[in-house]
Amino acid sequence: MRRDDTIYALASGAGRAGVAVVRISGPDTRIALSSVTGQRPPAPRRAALRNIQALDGMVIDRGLVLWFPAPFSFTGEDVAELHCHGGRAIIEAVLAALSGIPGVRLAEPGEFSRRAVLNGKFDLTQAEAIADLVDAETPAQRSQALRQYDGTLSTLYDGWRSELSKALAWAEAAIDFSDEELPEEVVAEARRMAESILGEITEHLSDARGELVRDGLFVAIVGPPNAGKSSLINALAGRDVAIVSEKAGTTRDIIEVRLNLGGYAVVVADTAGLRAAADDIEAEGVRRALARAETADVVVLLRDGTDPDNVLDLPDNLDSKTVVTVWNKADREWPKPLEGLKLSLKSGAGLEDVVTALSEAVRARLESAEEAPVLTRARHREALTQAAAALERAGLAPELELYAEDLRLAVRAIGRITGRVDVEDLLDVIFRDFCIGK
Ligand SMILES: Nc1nc2c(ncn2[C@@H]2O[C@H](COP(=O)(O)OP(=O)(O)OP(=O)(O)O)[C@@H](O)[C@H]2O)c(=O)[nH]1
Ligand SMILES: [K+]
Ligand SMILES: [Mg+2]
Repeated sequence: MRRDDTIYALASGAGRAGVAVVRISGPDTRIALSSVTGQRPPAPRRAALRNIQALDGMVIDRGLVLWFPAPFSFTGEDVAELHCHGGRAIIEAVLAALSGIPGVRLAEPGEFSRRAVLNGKFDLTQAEAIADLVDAETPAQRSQALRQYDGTLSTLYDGWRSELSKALAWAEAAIDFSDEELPEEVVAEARRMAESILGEITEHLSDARGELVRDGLFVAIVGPPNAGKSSLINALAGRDVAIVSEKAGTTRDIIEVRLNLGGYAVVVADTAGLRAAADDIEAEGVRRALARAETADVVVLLRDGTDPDNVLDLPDNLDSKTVVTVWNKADREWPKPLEGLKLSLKSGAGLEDVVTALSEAVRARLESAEEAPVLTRARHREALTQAAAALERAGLAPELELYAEDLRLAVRAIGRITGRVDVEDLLDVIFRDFCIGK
């Protein structure tokens, strides 16, 4: 991948649309723009209506053209945008025209954002936020990604990094100069600072809400056989994802559906009914059901109101998570009055209340994720875990040289998150998940 090439790509979605945006970036953008319009570029950052033409002069379309001379552009390079009509033949002809210009080639996935990072337009956490913004399926994901794009994580991580760099500088000064020249308090202050940042990082690491918002929270539906668990997942999904039958023990495998629940992304799982299994396959299903209940963030305990004494063998750790108990089959006669949410999946009565209760449970799990900057990705978690380990070692290191070395490792680990170090190595990993045109 050469950095001095001029690149182009369709920046809008593939397929028929009212408008398609083709983005061009790099040193030959001005030439490319003139070639496909037959005119000089318009005034910077002003839309101008132009013919868009093939290299032989044949008019392809008429559309808006924008010219962003470096450095005031998305990538920091010369950039142009062609807004043409979003027809397949038009897009193909425009892309073909651009590919015919020497030094101009189709962009690799994520290459525009990659150049923006290399040109200091934003850091890696912000580049990741662009990918998250494009992928956001729920309002919570969108607003979390937008906060990250605004630099909340950059500020937090860069802050820690610069404080630790300061502590490191003091420790190094104390090593270089003999004790008479540098007061004892300087080292003590450096140690205090590192310790307090270790505390902040540990707290940040213990909060998984950001990752839950981004990746989705796990909801498990568990209960006795025939309680209506598969009927419930079908009702929540609005389609037949699981087999429903009057035969107890129908569901064996875990069946998952991704849903937007009250604005949050969740993965709902239907599971096998909990009972002493009739055969090996059902026993495996029950084992999987219990394992899922154990790892889920929210558990829906679906029970049969016509058979309320059907006792469940539930995992022990359920009291540590949010459990929503729902009594199903309210359309039939129940042997005794029951406390809790009542539902009839046959008539649909009570379903809305169940959805509300579930949304509330999910929101409660993620509450206040809005305010504090939260950890959003495994990549950040890994680097911060390394930083925390290094700081812990530093705290125990009696010798100043060892102490400084661990601080240096912590600084580097945090720097990798925003891209202050080892940038080139990291870029491949991060931008390979991007699509072309971003
Ligand atoms: N009367 C009545 N029947 C229901 C209701 N909900 C589900 N059923 C019936 O109960 C039976 C079992 O429903 P399923 O959804 O398969 O139950 P399940 O909990 O997934 O069962 P297993 O997978 O075998 O554990 C089916 O015959 C459903 O039609 C309800 O609200 N009222
Ligand atoms: K069943
Ligand atoms: Mg089932």
